[in-house]
Amino acid sequence: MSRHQAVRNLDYQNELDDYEGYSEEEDELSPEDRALMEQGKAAVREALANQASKVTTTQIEEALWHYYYDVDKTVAYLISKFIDPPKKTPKAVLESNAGKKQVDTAGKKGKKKTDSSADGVANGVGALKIEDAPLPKSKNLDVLSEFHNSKSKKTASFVVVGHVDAGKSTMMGRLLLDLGVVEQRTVDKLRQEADKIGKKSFALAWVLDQRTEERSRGVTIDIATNRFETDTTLFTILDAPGHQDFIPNMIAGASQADFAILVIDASTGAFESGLKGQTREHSLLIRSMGVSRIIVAVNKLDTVGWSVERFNEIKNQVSGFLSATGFQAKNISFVPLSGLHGDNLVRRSSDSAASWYTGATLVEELENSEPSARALAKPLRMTIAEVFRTQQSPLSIAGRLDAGSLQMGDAILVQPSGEKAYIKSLQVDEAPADWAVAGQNAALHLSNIDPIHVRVGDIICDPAKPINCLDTFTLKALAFDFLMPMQVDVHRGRLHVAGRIEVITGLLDKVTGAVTKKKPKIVKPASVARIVVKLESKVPLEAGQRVVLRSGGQTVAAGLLE
Ligand SMILES: Nc1nc2c(ncn2[C@@H]2O[C@H](COP(=O)(O)OP(=O)(O)OP(=O)(O)O)[C@@H](O)[C@H]2O)c(=O)[nH]1
Repeated sequence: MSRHQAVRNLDYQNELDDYEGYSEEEDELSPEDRALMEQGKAAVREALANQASKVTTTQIEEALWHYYYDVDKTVAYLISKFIDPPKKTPKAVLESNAGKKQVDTAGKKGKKKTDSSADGVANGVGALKIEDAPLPKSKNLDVLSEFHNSKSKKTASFVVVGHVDAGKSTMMGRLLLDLGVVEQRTVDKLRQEADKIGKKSFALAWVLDQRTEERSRGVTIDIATNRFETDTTLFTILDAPGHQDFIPNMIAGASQADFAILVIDASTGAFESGLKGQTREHSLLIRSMGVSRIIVAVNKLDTVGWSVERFNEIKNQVSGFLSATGFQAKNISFVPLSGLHGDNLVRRSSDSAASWYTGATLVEELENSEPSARALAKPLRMTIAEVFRTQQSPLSIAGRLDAGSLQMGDAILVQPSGEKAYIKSLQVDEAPADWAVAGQNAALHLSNIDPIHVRVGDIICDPAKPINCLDTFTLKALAFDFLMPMQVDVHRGRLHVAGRIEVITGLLDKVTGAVTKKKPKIVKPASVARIVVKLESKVPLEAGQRVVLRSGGQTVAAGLLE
């Protein structure tokens, strides 16, 4: 396993322990950074002339690190802090180290600053606390105004779901090919490779897989997704494997999606077995995760001679169960297509047998879909989807901002560890940026934090308005199966934690939410109940979040935290 892959998989502590690439030696600067540091130190000492003895080497190094070796900024900072400090000492500059944990400000992967604190105390100056440390490159932007004034395209994420082999990957591969994101020769090469192992028909599906592979080897900051843009919108495709074993991945994908494409295999017998399989569960799950807009791609119509009767039969049945699942008719669209041949995907089908369809193509339906409202003015919440290292930082994270905004230089809080960090730099949709807002996918390059405190599924928030960590919560849950006091796995996006339904406080009326029965012993499938769940550990959770409860590999309920 490459180092990069290993860091990307830092889901669990034991994996971190296994990660042999992470060692104290790595706290050392790279040779290039070391050279910059030495040059910077000499220049700073020269600039401070005979005042330099008032500042410790560690303080100079820390400041140089924070200002990216910018000597002028470093000198200005050192003068204001140590040589010509303000009369009133800011509360956080001096910190007695008597028994207190020192906060590392060197940005070198959280190396314990025993040397620097000793240094600081000897000089009567305590180590810098994060609140007071210089903000690297902070521009103090009014992010919401910047966002409203920006001419950037609308962004939207969608999850692709459906039964195994319904043709999800082939469809997305074809989409990327027809939109020019992937070149024809790449597909031709994949087709040759696929042919060698007798899987020629999977060439287009491999487009997605190959791209994911590439990402996991490189340093790209993606969240295991693919992107494409149309004239109006920048789209992110969230992959969702059809197989039952991967439902937790699907929950994670759906939790970041504005809308969903449900792929149905129209070929004889396949639609019917799909209905018995994952089609229903996926639809119920995505609706429970808050996705309200769904585009049904009735795929493989080439295999049934573009039969309009078959399309209508599927449309009627699927509309029925989607309505029963809670999707409003106005939010459901159907597109007859062939992912393999690219009919009605980006371009209209040229097959005369398909001429009965004059509606929108899949891409047109996507463009007509309005992304969910962004919680721009709410406190910052970003769920970490990936943890990795890049050239910019030994610790980078990626994910979608669920709420609020952030900018370069901000201090952030990671929950549940409660550790703070700085945003050294960031990228939005793979391009360097100064800020990011709710709904965007961002990669943040962090300093001042040890990777040990950061895991996939954790939440990034504003230290002034943190999300709390809970081990007990009340859920208004829709039961998919029988519920009673029992062990469950609680899934929220990429986070999952073991827990137990402790108490069922009442059955609720589905429409009004009024209690119809107090303390029932059991909840029947399709009923709504208020339940109290106790977790094995504290995790960041708050009212309004959606969670899914699973037991024995099956989804048993989903609901909203109260
Ligand atoms: N005839 C025909 N075959 C298709 C079409 N779309 C996909 N297929 C075939 O269906 C098979 C499965 O396609 P995939 O794209 O791998 O299906 P999937 O839904 O991504 O599968 P999982 O990821 O395993 O759930 C492949 O052999 C494809 O070539 C289509 O529109 N027409």
